[in-house]
Amino acid sequence: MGLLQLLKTQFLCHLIICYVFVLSGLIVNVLQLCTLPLWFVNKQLARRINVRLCYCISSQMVAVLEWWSGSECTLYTDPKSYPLYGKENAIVVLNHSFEIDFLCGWTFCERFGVLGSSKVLAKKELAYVPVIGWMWYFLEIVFCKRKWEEDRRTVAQDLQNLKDYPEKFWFLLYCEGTRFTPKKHQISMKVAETKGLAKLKYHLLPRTKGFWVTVQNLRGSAAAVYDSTLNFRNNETPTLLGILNGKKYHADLYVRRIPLESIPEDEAECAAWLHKLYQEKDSFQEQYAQTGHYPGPIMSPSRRPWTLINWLFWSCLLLYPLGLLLAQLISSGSMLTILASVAFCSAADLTSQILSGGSLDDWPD
Ligand SMILES: CC/C=C\C/C=C\C/C=C\C/C=C\C/C=C\C/C=C\CCC(=O)SCCNC(=O)CCNC(=O)[C@H](O)C(C)(C)COP(=O)(O)OP(=O)(O)OC[C@H]1O[C@@H](n2cnc3c(N)ncnc32)[C@H](O)[C@@H]1OP(=O)(O)O
Ligand SMILES: CCCCCCCCCCCCCCCC(=O)OC[C@@H](O)COP(=O)(O)O
Repeated sequence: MGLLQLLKTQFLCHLIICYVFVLSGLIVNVLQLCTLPLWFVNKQLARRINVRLCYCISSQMVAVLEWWSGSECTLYTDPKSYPLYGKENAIVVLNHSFEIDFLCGWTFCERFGVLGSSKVLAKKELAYVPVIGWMWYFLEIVFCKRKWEEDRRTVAQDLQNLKDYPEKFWFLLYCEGTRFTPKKHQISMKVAETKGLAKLKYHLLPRTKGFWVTVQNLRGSAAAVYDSTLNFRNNETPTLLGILNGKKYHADLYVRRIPLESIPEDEAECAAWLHKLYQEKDSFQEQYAQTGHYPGPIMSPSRRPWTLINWLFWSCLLLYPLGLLLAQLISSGSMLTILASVAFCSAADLTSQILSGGSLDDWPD
């Protein structure tokens, strides 16, 4: 292991990265709060400002993936569809099998210029996560309680609100509704069996209601569904902690652009269409498992410097006062200050372990 690689595994480095992320995130959250009065005067301007503020936060995580860990993301797609990515609103349907699949999604958002504005149908619990959840509130992220009776009205309304959104966005849908585990797979295949549906090997049975309500309410504002299938080379199961430790992964993403007009309007037909789509996605994963690549040519966009520039900006801004504070601490020798610093470091350590240890999925529903 080289010196730089060893440095990347050090807790102190992780502490510094998390300190910059959390503090800059909280500053951005406060700035977002300040845009509230503007909503009543000029809503579109307030939205545009929030898109840029959100970029400041999410691009830090993308920078850790792209520049710190040096991970690579390869895109397999049709060259005719490629020029449209980032130029139109789209609904992205992605498999949910990895802890960092959202981060790879964000990386493609960044490379196609829609990172600040992109959205997801997320579980309600995530709205309470400091920094990310609070940022999402101002980004008009659509939250669901995963109780259809309650969600059908709120999700439809929130999607309708996006009709006049002033920036291009991708709306991510994890139709499986939860991350793949062998146990969840077993249960969902029992449901497939009772419903007379074909079994899937690499996916959970998709939940169709969220997809149908999204397609119906974004008709006219989204142009297409981007059917996206993600996997990692060498059978890796990447984690956020791995990324933070500087481990390099290689993601492969296969994207098919499907015009929204070709998706049935009727709920039952739309559900059947989605089940068929997941059977196709399953066959792509099978091909990947057998051959190590997806169908279609490689059209990879390369990383841009903006995530690194944003990260360096916040690091310089926030590490300078931290350095001053530490110098003061050492020169003062006060017991109280030293104890407070140790408490701060322990809290930061705990936060970083919770956030990067993949335990977000285990938060109570
Ligand atoms: C060019 C590059 C292209 C792409 C780049 C890729 C991506 C970039 C894009 C954007 C990035 C933006 C942001 C990303 C950032 C972060 C994301 C992070 C986290 C978010 C993750 C989540 O929170 S996932 C969880 C929340 N989301 C969902 O659940 C969505 C899917 N769910 C639904 O759609 C549901 O239908 C629902 C939530 C709307 C309602 O749920 P509910 O349970 O109430 O109803 P259902 O209809 O689903 O359930 C009842 C029916 O389901 C049957 N059933 C029962 N058990 C099961 C089972 N185990 N599996 C399947 N089905 C089951 C049951 O029988 C009922 O069936 P009926 O026939 O009777 O209806
Ligand atoms: C810059 C470095 C930053 C360091 C670490 C910060 C970590 C912040 C991570 C916030 C990302 C939020 C996305 C969480 C993904 C997630 O939680 O998905 C939930 C789904 O699976 C479904 O969950 P469930 O069905 O309940 O198991």
